[in-house]
Amino acid sequence: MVAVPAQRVAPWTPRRRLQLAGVTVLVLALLLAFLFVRSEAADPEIRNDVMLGVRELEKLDAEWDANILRAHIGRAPATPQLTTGLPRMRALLVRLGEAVPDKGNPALRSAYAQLSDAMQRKELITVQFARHNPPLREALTYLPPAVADLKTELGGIEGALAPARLVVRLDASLNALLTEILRYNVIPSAPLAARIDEILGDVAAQQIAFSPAVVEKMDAIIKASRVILEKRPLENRLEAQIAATATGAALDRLGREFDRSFDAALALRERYRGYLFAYSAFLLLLLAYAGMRLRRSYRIIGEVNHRLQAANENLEHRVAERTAELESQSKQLERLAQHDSLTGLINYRQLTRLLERALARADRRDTVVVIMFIDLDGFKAVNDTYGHATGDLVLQMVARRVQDKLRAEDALARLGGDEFVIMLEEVASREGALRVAQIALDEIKSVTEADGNPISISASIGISSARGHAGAARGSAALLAEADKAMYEAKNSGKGVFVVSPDAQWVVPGDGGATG
Ligand SMILES: Nc1nc2c(ncn2[C@@H]2O[C@H](COP(=O)(O)OP(=O)(O)OP(=O)(O)O)[C@@H](O)[C@H]2O)c(=O)[nH]1
Repeated sequence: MVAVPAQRVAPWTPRRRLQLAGVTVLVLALLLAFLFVRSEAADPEIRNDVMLGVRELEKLDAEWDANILRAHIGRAPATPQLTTGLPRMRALLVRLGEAVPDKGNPALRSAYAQLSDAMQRKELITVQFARHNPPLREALTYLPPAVADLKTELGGIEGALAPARLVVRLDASLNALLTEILRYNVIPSAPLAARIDEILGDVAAQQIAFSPAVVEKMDAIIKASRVILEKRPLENRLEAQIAATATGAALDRLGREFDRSFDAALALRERYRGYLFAYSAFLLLLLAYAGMRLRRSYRIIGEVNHRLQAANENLEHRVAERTAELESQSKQLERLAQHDSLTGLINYRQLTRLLERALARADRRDTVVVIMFIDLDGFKAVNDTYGHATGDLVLQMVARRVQDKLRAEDALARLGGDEFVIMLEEVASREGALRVAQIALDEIKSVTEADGNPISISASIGISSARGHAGAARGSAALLAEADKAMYEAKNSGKGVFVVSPDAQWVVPGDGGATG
């Protein structure tokens, strides 16, 4: 089996996270905008406008019907009014058509198409009706008085001149004509038309017996009757066709469909409002969650910062402690390097350093530096008799007692064993230096007891000194060596004394210059 290498999934880098967050926010915002637009209220003005249009169209249509009815019954001003409302009705129809949505709602579109079609048909038929109605109205209004007029004439001279049989017959024909025309005007029918036609033929056949004036009236009556015969059924048919257009019903249907359409839009808007509300609540929750996450992140960052700060402070504290410790150790090392651990006095190294500086000062100021080399006498016996510890104690007592007698600017060093060195600066005179040597001898001798043991020690001191530039030129080592040599002389001369080196240099009183 061949092992398929695991596909590496790209890690969620901060950049990718940012991109994803950006896309998410964009999608959320677009969805919010979509729901907001869909939940926008349909403009109530449009609905009002449309419904007012429908109402006005209904009113104009009713007026139209009323005018047709007026024309039917022969009211004179009705005929021109049959078409005066048409431009306004056409304009209203166009406006309603604009309010019908292009997409969706087939029922509304079909209702509008039905109305538009009905209105067109009604308009066409009404135009025809308006053309045929006036001659019929004229004939109907003309005929009854014309017949009455002719009948009156027949009762006068015309009737007397014509044969009585024909006059009676014409009168009867005219009576029949009026009756049948009246019936025909109510319900026109083919048998009735044939009968009227027969009467008219009879009237025409009798014209020969009458004067031209009567004949003319008879012609006019025949003509008017024929107009009624022709136009009455035609007008009735046109009226039936107008009624069949059913514009009222179409308008009623369109009104209902518009209502239904607006109600549906309203319901849809309400539904989207619900979605918008729920979505807003979801966004709020999302926002609250993001806020919580952010707060948590800030808290964690704060805690980490706090810990880091504490760790830093701790580190700083430890560093400060360690530094102080190191400084103290360094000082201790420095002190150890410069001091004798048993007596706390400066050691040989530090002494030579101080001596170098003192010689440099003496060189500048032309003063005297004195070195006294001290070696204890009888110290070995202390060690041998009472032990090393007592010997140490004696060495410490010697150091303390001699040190106490010196000035602050003087120095006392222990070179090792039972050897000490005193360094005096700016010594005014040889006598002063010797006095110090004597004090040192006395102080050392004064150590007579240690650890409850009787002690008997003294010291041999060799003294050397250097003055000014010449002395400084000899150097510290030479000065120490001279003092050491003088100390040996003091030992050799019986101990417990001091010996001054022959090379020592002093200030001669009154001279301010050198000498030995
Ligand atoms: N207790 C103690 N003894 C020391 C120390 N350093 C050296 N010694 C001893 O000091 C003694 C010094 O010897 P010496 O100077 O010959 O003894 P001394 O009896 O003074 O003899 P002279 O100098 O000839 O008078 C030796 O016994 C050393 O062992 C120390 O630090 N402590």
